[in-house]
Amino acid sequence: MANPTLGRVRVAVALAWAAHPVAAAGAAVLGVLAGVAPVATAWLTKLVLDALVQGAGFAALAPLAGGLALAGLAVIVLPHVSDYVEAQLRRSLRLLIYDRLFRAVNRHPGLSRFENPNFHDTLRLAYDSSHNAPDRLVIGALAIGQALITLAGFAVTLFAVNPLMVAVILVAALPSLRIQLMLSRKRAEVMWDITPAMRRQVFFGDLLTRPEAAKEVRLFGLGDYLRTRMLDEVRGINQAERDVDRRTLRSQGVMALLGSVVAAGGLLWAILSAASGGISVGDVTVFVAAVAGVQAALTMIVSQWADAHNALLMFGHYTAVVEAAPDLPVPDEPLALPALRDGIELRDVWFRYSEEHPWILRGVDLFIPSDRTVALVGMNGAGKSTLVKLLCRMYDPVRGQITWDGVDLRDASPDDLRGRIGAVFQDYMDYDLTAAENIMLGDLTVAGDLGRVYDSARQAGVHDTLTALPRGYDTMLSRIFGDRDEQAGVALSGGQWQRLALARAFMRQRQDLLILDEPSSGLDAQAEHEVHTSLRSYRGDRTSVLISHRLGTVRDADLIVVLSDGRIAERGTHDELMAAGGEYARLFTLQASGYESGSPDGPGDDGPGSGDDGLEDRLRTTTPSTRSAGR
Ligand SMILES: Nc1ncnc2c1ncn2[C@@H]1O[C@H](COP(=O)(O)OP(=O)(O)OP(=O)(O)O)[C@@H](O)[C@H]1O
Repeated sequence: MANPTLGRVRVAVALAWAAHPVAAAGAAVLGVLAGVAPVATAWLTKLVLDALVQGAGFAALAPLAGGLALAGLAVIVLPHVSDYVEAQLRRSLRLLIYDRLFRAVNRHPGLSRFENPNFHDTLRLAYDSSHNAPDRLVIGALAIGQALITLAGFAVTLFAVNPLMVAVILVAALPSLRIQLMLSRKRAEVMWDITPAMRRQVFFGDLLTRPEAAKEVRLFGLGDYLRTRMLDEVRGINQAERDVDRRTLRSQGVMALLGSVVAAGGLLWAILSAASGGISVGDVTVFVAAVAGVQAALTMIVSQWADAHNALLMFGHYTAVVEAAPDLPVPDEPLALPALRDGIELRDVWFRYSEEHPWILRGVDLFIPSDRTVALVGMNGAGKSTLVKLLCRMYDPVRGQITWDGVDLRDASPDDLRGRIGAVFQDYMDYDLTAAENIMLGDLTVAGDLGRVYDSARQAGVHDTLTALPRGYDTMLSRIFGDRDEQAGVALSGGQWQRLALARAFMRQRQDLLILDEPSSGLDAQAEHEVHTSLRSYRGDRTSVLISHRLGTVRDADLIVVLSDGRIAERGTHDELMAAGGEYARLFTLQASGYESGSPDGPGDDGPGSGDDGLEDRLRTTTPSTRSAGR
């Protein structure tokens, strides 16, 4: 079996090479030079001193002094050049890694990964570690290479003076390596453990600053509560980090003590040997430099090794994201999805979000004929939005199948399928972009076609609103971003945002299936009427699936399907369902009576006269004009 550590090293080195070959090669060469320079300095110092003691002349000393000056220059200049080249490499790596990471994220055609906390933890660590893990690894490897060269040079020097000392220093360094590796593993584990807390900390911090949340935070007085929750998370994170830091301090203290004892012993031996004439004064200087050099090189190797080891463990999260299989199986040779001619069929479809969750759809059989409108109605949580998510193949049914003119959606490419669908979801997005961009996103293949953008906005009844904005369609629709040279962006109302979402869906003019999940829930009565008239003409003879709790807006659908408890409880046209006198008829009558009677009791489930009589009395006596105006 392939070694995962080696595999990650290969991936990281290949990434560095792909990101910036010149900077990667330059960093390697500079690393070698920086490794050689201190050894050369020490040797040249010894040679100069010995030559001086032996009374050598200018001709012998000049090249040595020149070499020493050059080596000294290299020791001073090389780190700065290395810093520059490594920063260059790091920037190129960051760009490449983000590109690969987010390409990998985009490769998941479904939603399940994005609803999985483990995926978010991995993604967060992949994101954080990809900032620095590969360059920590590559630069760590270079630093180790450089230190190994220094080590080898000094070890040879030291060996010439005192072979035993080499053995003592090397053996003393072994426990340090082991402890550092153990600490790096511990640090990686702690990072994984505290990631959920870090995400929650960001979440609470966001709530305290996001304009969408600011209203409720102020109204309910949540500021201190959220701040305390955020600080609790930070305290937990600090505690975990402090524990590792303490362990590190204890272990490194012991190791540093051991190193000092070894160095002091060596120094004592060198002084005594020189005093008794066993070694020269030059030998003493080179010995002292070599002991310090070997110890520094070993410390560098051990700490860089541990850091690279930790970077490798963290980099595992990046490789996990980049190498993850798509969350839904995508066929190698997908079947073509032709323009819808016959219809979409759900055959005995069962679905639950995971094995721990309850069944949401329990054996749904439904045919959505082409060129017809099917309305889905039912109580909150009945499974209507889930069903449309399956139609878009955001998930696969756990049992049963969904076919498009006989082709199982699993055998088609999700991109093909979505290219044939236009949708407005209940939880549509508000993008902090310009008004034009908010609409263009509906069909990027015609992104430059402003005429299409204006037409879509007209159909959604939002064109006049957008042209009246300070910069028309170029106005930034955001409360947190603005143009550099102007004030903050403009905020739209909820209903205006909803019309914008509709305009986005209208950008796709040739789609075969139109899905509208509560498309007018945020609109005023007049706007709702206009939008539904516009939708009716837009739907024309398109295949549409319409979800709405306002049953008046679905009564002209070709087929109305009532979902209840994950099953289809009733189906038929409005007239058929009303005649059947079932759940649909009950809900429709309830809503209609609420509008007709003008009575506050009308829409309530418990019928007339129910509820808090005292409250009713108070409302009647204190706000009569508001209530009648509200009808
Ligand atoms: N991502 C999810 N993970 C787990 N459960 C979910 C998820 N999304 C929805 N559910 C659950 O599935 C059930 C059906 O939800 P769904 O949104 O499909 O209902 P709905 O009929 O559209 O309701 P509403 O009328 O309120 O919009 C609910 O009980 C909900 O809690």
